[in-house]
Amino acid sequence: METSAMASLSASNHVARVLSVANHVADVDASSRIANSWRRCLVSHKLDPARRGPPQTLTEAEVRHVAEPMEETIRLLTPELDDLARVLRDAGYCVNLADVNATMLLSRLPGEADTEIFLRWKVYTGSNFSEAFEGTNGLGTCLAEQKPILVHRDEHFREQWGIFSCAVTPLFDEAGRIAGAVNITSCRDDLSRAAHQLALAVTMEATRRMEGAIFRGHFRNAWIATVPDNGGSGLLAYDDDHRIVGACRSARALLGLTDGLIASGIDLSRYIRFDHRAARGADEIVELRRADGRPLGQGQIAPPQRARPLTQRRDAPVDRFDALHRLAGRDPGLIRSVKRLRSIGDHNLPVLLHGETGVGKDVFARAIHAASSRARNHYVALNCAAMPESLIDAELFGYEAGAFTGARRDGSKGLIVQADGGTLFLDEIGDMPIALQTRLLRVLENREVWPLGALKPVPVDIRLISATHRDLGRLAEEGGFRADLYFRLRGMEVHLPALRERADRDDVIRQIAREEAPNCRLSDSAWSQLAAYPFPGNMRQLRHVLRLAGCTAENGIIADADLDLPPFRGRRAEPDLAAAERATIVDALRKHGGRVAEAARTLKLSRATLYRKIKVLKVDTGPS
Ligand SMILES: Nc1ncnc2c1ncn2[C@@H]1O[C@H](COP(=O)(O)OP(=O)(O)OP(=O)(O)O)[C@@H](O)[C@H]1O
Repeated sequence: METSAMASLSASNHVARVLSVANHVADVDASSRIANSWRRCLVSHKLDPARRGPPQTLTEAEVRHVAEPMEETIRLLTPELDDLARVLRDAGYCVNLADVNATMLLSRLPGEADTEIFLRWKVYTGSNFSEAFEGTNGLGTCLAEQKPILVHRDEHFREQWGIFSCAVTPLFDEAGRIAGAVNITSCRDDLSRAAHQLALAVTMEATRRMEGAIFRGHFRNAWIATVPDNGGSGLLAYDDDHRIVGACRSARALLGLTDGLIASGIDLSRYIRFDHRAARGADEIVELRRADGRPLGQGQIAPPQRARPLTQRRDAPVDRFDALHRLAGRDPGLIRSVKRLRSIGDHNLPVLLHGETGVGKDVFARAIHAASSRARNHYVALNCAAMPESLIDAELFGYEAGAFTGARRDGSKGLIVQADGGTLFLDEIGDMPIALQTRLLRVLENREVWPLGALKPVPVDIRLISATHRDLGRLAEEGGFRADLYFRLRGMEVHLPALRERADRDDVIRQIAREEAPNCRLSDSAWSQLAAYPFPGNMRQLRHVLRLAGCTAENGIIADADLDLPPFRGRRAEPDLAAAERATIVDALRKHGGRVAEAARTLKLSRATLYRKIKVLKVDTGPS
């Protein structure tokens, strides 16, 4: 038989086998994971095993853009990746690091003899091997299942990838979140499955060391305890006050730690105990015990990589930017914004936050304050939409004793002076009356404030962070906002995406579920409902929905019926947004028998904000 005819016969055999296994007709020679993946490719991704063609490949500039959020991770793990490539080079392996979407970000090709074939098939930096495009393959399937996997030759879904064998391990970041995968691929046809299995074990070990490097790099200013765990080890980071500030994936699983517990600064002794005096030197070995005294084995304690002891306040995070990084999660746009904020450093640049209601503008502003050298001074917030014009004036600029009828006898300093040395946060700045905009502009330009009735100005040094849900640029163009103030406010503009727009929205849902309903798990269909709902009220609404679900769930399982998701049509349509917000408020008022103060507490709004929203949205507060 001609070679090409033999090739096409073997191709059609492969396709027939994939189809029969995927369609449950036969189950020969395919591990259940491979068979399940073939089914996913056929049923969910609607792929054709016979289709040929190269993978989708990004340009160099696109790779740089995609790799940007992982820059620090890549820097920390490159030495280990290079070592792995050296060890596997003679066996003809190409070694790659990919991001969570299965795009190769870093490739180490083997010797010349094998390299040509990788180049021909575009198995290199920039190529995407997600299961949804390329079918069952090491990278895509490992990331789909978040488990190490070996995909040997004809176990690939698409016949054309049958010349390769890949072994891939997921890579988890310092918070136990999936960050990408480490892939090794060989095109040698004399490579046995057993030899390949061995190479997978080597890769898993190297990936564990990479995760260790990422963890140690991230928590370089904390103490790090290595805790024995089923032949492996888990890592825990804690501060000088013995409060846990981080835990890797296996330490979380071993000790039952969650993001919420870690964020609350829980004490190390609630999980492990050891003699802290014996652990003051570098990499000391200590005997570890659980909180109830049961032995845990030997652990190792590494001190912080800093020149002198921490002199931080009890409530200060190890890295000043930790809170901002946590808020940014894995959303590339937010990660870029936090990076820019880091590069601005302590320059007193005003920041304008833009985003829908409930996306976390206030929380983000507080985190910017905490990350600045002003953190020890006041953070003062004012919601401009929640106050009548006359009160904003007095609240912001202050007044002298007896400046007007009804003024306090000893006058008022005003919020701007209170924020001296710290940060002033002006929420809903778009609602600030024009006359006050002029006064605010003068404060920013002259760095002094004239309280009402004062004879001389008071010098002030504030950092201004303002926030709005409106398009302030357009408002300024249309004359509804002073253009000069607008440009003054937006030293740097940060867009906080709506929850439905966040690239890491599933992570956010999981994290908030852990915090709001810590003893519950979501049923599959409840999860699907949450994942599909557009959340017009964003983080705030998600928190309330999950808090309520945590209370009504039976047997620790949140079912569909526990999710209070009012119908919401349209994505950004303002009237629908208002309708959904209105529904949330009506609901909260109903639950609290119309008591505004209690409803405001549940909705995490100030009473004034809730009153304003009730007025604007025309909510009926009368007896129902
Ligand atoms: N990244 C986040 N992860 C988890 N929860 C968050 C996050 N950001 C905000 N939240 C929660 O969402 C709620 C609303 O946050 P915040 O008040 O800062 O929103 P906002 O944008 O200022 O809202 P509004 O515009 O209505 O004043 C708070 O309960 C906050 O804890």
